[in-house]
Parts: sequence; C-alpha cells; structure tokens
Amino acid sequence: MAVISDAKRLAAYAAVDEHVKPQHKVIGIGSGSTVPYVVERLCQPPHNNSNSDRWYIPTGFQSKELIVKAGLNLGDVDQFPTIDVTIDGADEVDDELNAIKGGGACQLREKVLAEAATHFIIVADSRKDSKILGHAWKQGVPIEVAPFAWAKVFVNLQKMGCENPALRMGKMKAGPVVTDNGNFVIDAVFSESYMRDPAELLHRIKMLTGVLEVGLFVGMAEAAYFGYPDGTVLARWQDGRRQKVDASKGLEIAAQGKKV
Ligand SMILES: O=C(CO)[C@H](O)[C@H](O)COP(=O)(O)O
Repeated sequence: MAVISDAKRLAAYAAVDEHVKPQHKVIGIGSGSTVPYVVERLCQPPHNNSNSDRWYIPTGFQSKELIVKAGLNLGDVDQFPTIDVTIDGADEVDDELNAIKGGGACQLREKVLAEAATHFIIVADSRKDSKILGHAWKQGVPIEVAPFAWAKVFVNLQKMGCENPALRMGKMKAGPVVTDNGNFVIDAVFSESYMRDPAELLHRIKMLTGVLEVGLFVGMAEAAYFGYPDGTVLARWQDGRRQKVDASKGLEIAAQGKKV
C-alpha cells in the first residue's frame, strides 16, 4: 500500500463497518477528502440494504453533493436534530481524541452534527494521529467569525498571544474565503502551552464576541480510525484503548472495485 488515499479509504471502511448499524436511520456525513470513502462504503453491501429508509445529513455543500450524487436520501439537521452516527474527518487528533477541524472551513456545521450525534466518529490517515494538537497541523486553529467582526477578533487573538492570526484568503477568488454559512475564517496558531489544554483554549476563543465557532472538537469523538500506509488501521477510543483493526475486508471490497 503506498498512497494516502488508500489509507483514508481503509480508515473510513473500518469505521463504517464498526459503527453504522442497520438500525441507525439518521447518519451525519462530514466534509473533506476522507469522508467520500465513508459514503462509498455506505453504498456497498451490506450497508446499502438499509439506505431506503435512512436519512443522510450534510455538513456543508461538498457533503451535500456527496449524499445527492450517491443517490442517498438527503435530510437536514433541522428535520433531524438527533443523529444516530456522525462520521467526519479531522486535521489533527491528540491523545485524548480532541481534534482540530475546519481545514475545509466547515467546522460550524460539522460541530453541530457532531454534537447532535449519539456517536461521533473520526476517520483520517495516519498523518493526523498526534499526541498534542499543533504538533502536525501547523495552519492554526480555524475560527469562524462574523464578517463585520473579523478585525476585532483578530486583535483579540493577538492579545491572547497568537503571534500571526491570518484571515483565510481564497485561492481562485479575490478576498477572503466565505464559509457555507456566509462567514469568514481566521486561522490562529497558538503555542504548545495553549494546545496542551484545548478545552481552556476553546472556551477562551469561543467567548470572544464575533466568534461563531472554533475548530477545536474537545471531548466529542467516541473513537478515531487512522489508516496507515502499510495497510493497517489503528482505532483509538476516548477511554484510551488503542487497537489495530483488521482492514482486510475493506481491502477485498476495494479490490473488487465496488466503488460508488
Ligand atoms: O474539518 C474538516 C473540514 O472543515 C475536514 O473534516 C478536515 O479538514 C479533514 O479533511 P481531510 O479528510 O481532507 O483530511
């Protein structure tokens, strides 16, 4: 196994097989480049047998498109404020399963669906498996802000000790990135002393007026699945358990080309 995409696929397949049960009727679908493999697995046997009376809830435009293009029933969180299982990616996960999310600027809807879920599961490749947040993900904590308040929050973050907060700018668009909710994102790098206590940092940032959501998912994930380039999958649970998961079923299915 060589490529990162295979590692993502194995993590996604293992998480779906372990955590999505036939009786689960409302499924939250995250955002990013790993969750397409979650949808891919959900459209394969035996999971596809349960899809006719199942609703899928998106965490943004990309997520909605994944659901629609896969021919799955599209719902929304205002119809289904309680979700059975939400599966989503992460930019980095620490030893306690706290996560940095928002690399794709979807953290507000992602956190709503994570909180609404009975089971919130993270899927990622092994690059996201860290001890302390910030060790691997160097882009900073993504913070969704009301556009008119961005400069005020920017100054607040500097006063907290963030040396170089950055308003996230579009690549093929003049001006800042605008989220699916019409807001801006500030990426803020904090020192390890802050990142060792993500709960405290989350609280301090969230209390800044003008901040709508912070890409720190603290104490939310029940489990995280990391796909490794050697074809193995490591599952970590919030209680500290770590277990190599047999990913052979995923490999067999992928090899049979049972892709959506
Ligand atoms: O939080 C997110 C988007 O806002 C994504 O889930 C996160 O960036 C991980 O993405 P990928 O699976 O592509 O690594």
